[in-house]
Amino acid sequence: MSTHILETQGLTKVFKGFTAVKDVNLRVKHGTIHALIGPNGAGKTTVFNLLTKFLSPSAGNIIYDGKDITHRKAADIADHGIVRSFQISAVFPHLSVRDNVRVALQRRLGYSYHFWRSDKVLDSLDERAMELLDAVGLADFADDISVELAYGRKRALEIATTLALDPALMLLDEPTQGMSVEDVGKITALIKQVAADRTILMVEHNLGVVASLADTISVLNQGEILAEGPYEEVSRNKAVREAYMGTADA
Ligand SMILES: Nc1ncnc2c1ncn2[C@@H]1O[C@H](COP(=O)(O)OP(=O)(O)OP(=O)(O)O)[C@@H](O)[C@H]1O
Repeated sequence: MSTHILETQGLTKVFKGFTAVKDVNLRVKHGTIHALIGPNGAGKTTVFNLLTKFLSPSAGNIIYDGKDITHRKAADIADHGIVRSFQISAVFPHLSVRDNVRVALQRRLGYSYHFWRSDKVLDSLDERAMELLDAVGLADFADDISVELAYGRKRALEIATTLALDPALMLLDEPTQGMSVEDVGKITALIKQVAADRTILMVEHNLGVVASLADTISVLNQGEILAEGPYEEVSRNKAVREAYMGTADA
């Protein structure tokens, strides 16, 4: 097994002459929490879209677990253990909390298109669904309709449906965005907990969250990696402070 679960080599994306991601060499170590930060428009979402195949790179390679996956299709990527939360695992708003997790579990088992088929099959997944809901603090809300959950709980449910796919590499897209201070604390603790046996790559604007969670931080600015390392190191970096125009002082 290589030290890095994910590596990009010279990853580049050009949109009609505009280079949004330029020669990015990202190295994400197995079993770590790695954060991708940077000012608005730095290229973070584009990097995520390249990693999950929503976009094709203009140049460069993506290596996952030692294999070149640059030309794999989006659906393939999830089967190989890379799951992006809040997208592939989107929650069905009118299903109950428990049913959402059951559908995700079935997807993992490969018969997602037959989920209406038999109550017995559904029941067999119940135990695992409840374990996952318990893990994200939603056991008491299992029978609630998902759309009616409070915002922080919806995001916890999204994490549960992502975990149901048992990803080796979990990509989290701004997991605390729009949350109350209390929910930010809860989601931070939850991410720490689920990171125990997997690797997490996250885009996150909240530097407090990044500081408390990330083992390694890559700072993107104008499509390029400006600095990389642990929070203490990166937050002292002059170029990083300048790129954030003071917000890195926070
Ligand atoms: N499909 C596209 N066509 C043209 N330009 C694009 C496209 N997608 C992104 N861009 C440009 O690429 C740059 C990087 O955008 P991206 O969304 O990756 O940044 P970001 O770091 O995720 O920003 P934010 O923090 O605001 O979400 C921006 O200047 C954006 O306008």
